Amino acid sequence: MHPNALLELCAELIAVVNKLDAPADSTVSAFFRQHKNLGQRERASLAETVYALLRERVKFQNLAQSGSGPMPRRLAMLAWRGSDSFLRAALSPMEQQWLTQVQAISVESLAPRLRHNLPDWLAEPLRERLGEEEFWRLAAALNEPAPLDLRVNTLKLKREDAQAELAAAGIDAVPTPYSPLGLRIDGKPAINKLALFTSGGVEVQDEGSQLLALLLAPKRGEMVVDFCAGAGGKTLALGAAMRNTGRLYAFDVSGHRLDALKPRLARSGLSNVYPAQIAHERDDRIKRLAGKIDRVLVDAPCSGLGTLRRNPDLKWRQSPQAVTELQAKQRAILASAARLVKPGGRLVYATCSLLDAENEVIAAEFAAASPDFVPLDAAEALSKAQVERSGEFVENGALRLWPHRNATDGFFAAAWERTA
Ligand SMILES: C[S@@+](CC[C@H](N)C(=O)[O-])C[C@H]1O[C@@H](n2cnc3c(N)ncnc32)[C@H](O)[C@@H]1O
Repeated sequence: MHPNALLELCAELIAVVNKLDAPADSTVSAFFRQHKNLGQRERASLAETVYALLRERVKFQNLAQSGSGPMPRRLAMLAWRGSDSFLRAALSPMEQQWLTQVQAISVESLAPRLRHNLPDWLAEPLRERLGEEEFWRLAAALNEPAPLDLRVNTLKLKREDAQAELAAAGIDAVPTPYSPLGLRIDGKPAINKLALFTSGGVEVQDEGSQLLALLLAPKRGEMVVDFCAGAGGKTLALGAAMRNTGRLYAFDVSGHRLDALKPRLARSGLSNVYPAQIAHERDDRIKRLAGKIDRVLVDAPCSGLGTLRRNPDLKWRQSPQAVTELQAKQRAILASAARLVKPGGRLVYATCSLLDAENEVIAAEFAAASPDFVPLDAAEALSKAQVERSGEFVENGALRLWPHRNATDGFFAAAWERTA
């Protein structure tokens, strides 16, 4: 495609994504479905440019003020992540000159907001929690793309065998530092065509998510509930940990998300999973299972701010009001899910949020209202599950993973045992 035609398409896509009224990944996919003629490289240039813009949106929008012509085109020029010579071939002499001038501006000279690219309502609590120096390390890590983590399905093969199969396909993978089930790949090779993937030998799953399933640590033959199973990333890890025995209920209010679990279940070889759509957290199905379940995972709906490396649009699409609404849901879901746990059973509350408000605050409220649940030390529980170096991410007994500290998405998890 002619460079200017591609730049114009990029501007068109930016104009839609930048309205922030839908998740960026679905807007980008829909755009590609409408433009079937785009090649692989062209798609990659457009997608990476859009994500670069979303990561540093404050900076780019500020720098773009000085130019002329339509704003989406200026943003496309500034955030462009395809080849530089290709971009230059699309520009008028005036645009060339403007871009050179703007690119010469030193980032250090810019105001803090233009360097961290976080909304104030989010930057403030993070800065307060981490301190100035660490806050900047987090901000930098959030603006880096995430690596590709895989979880090996140990029902099918060992981690070292999966690593060898990847190597044979020319893909370098290294064991993840904490999860005994994980492999990490730099870049984004297409793994979904490999027999290793299509036969259910590996699933794409951030190391942090793997650790949540390891913290629940379900055993052979147990009754287990994944209360907010969604498309089942953690369900699959739990089912494999149970060695395909016992009964694992995968509940969610979204039938659409549970549908996405089905092909993954088919690949995984699991037959101990029972997906069920529930109307809400007090559904009759939940009432019938009260006090009968060995282990319950609440992977609660949350702001998702721990996944900003993958979903940078969330920092612009979330708001303090949304977080307050999510807290109400988190409280209600945790309280209902806790009723399922039998005496001696384990409950895990988890989110992929960075905010105390959705994490420690919810866990502390639950603990205060639930004297029959005693906190479990996550470091101890994880070391029993063969997780190494958990001291690097357990704070006050709870799991707290950060992109800049642990190279995972941001996660929180607290665990309790029911005494009576
Ligand atoms: C963080 S996502 C789950 C991700 C999933 N566990 C995974 O590993 O792929 C939270 C899920 O909670 C579901 N949810 C929202 N409200 C719920 C409720 N009241 N009861 C059960 N699930 C709910 C959402 O539909 C969403 O799929």
